[in-house]
Amino acid sequence: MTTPVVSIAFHSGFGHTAVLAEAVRAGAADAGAEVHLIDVGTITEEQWAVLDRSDAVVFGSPTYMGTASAAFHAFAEATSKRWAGQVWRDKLAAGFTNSGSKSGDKLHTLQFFQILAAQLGMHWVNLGLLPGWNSSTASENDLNRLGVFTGAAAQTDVDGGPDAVHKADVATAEHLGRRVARTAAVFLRGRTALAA
Ligand SMILES: Cc1cc2nc3c(=O)[nH]c(=O)nc-3n(C[C@H](O)[C@H](O)[C@H](O)COP(=O)(O)O)c2cc1C
Repeated sequence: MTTPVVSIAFHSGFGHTAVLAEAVRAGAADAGAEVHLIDVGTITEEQWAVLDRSDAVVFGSPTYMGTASAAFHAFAEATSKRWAGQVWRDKLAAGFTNSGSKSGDKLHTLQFFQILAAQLGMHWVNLGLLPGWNSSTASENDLNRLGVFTGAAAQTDVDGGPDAVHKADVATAEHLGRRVARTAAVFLRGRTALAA
């Protein structure tokens, strides 16, 4: 069976979102994918080539001023070179973000990722988890504790370091990585069958 290639294209200004990127990596690797972590702030031509040969690209950024960081936006603009020829068409895409406030308008960051994926002709993979922490018997340690469907959403107190990223958010990001890798494997098998 062909191994799906999953890349995580992320930016993290102060290390918090990097913890989630590592969790997505761990989840995708656990599901059998070849995984590449790519910091878009220092992306090289070799890493662009890795993205070009990936079956799935997971976008990740902190939420800054209600959207992705400037470094991530620079990366998004640079993908326009792939947009013109629809080079990434039919790859899978997914996303994660982290903010200081419980909401912090981070849904907008995930929706920006969705639109980026759509412009590039990619297929969006959502989180695939029911909301947690939304009843009297629920816990803040539930998976998807912030109740977002679009992607993996995390919240880290602004006075905490990267080790303060919530364990439930880390587990939710791992789930997203596993889900993307498994979905990529299904797409790969389908492509192989169609080509036969
Ligand atoms: C320039 C800037 C803008 C920010 N804007 C928001 C925001 O709109 N909403 C929010 O909840 N947190 C906001 N934050 C807090 C960050 O999202 C939060 O500290 C996050 O953990 C940073 O992740 P990082 O360490 O990966 O950069 C902002 C932080 C900075 C530095």
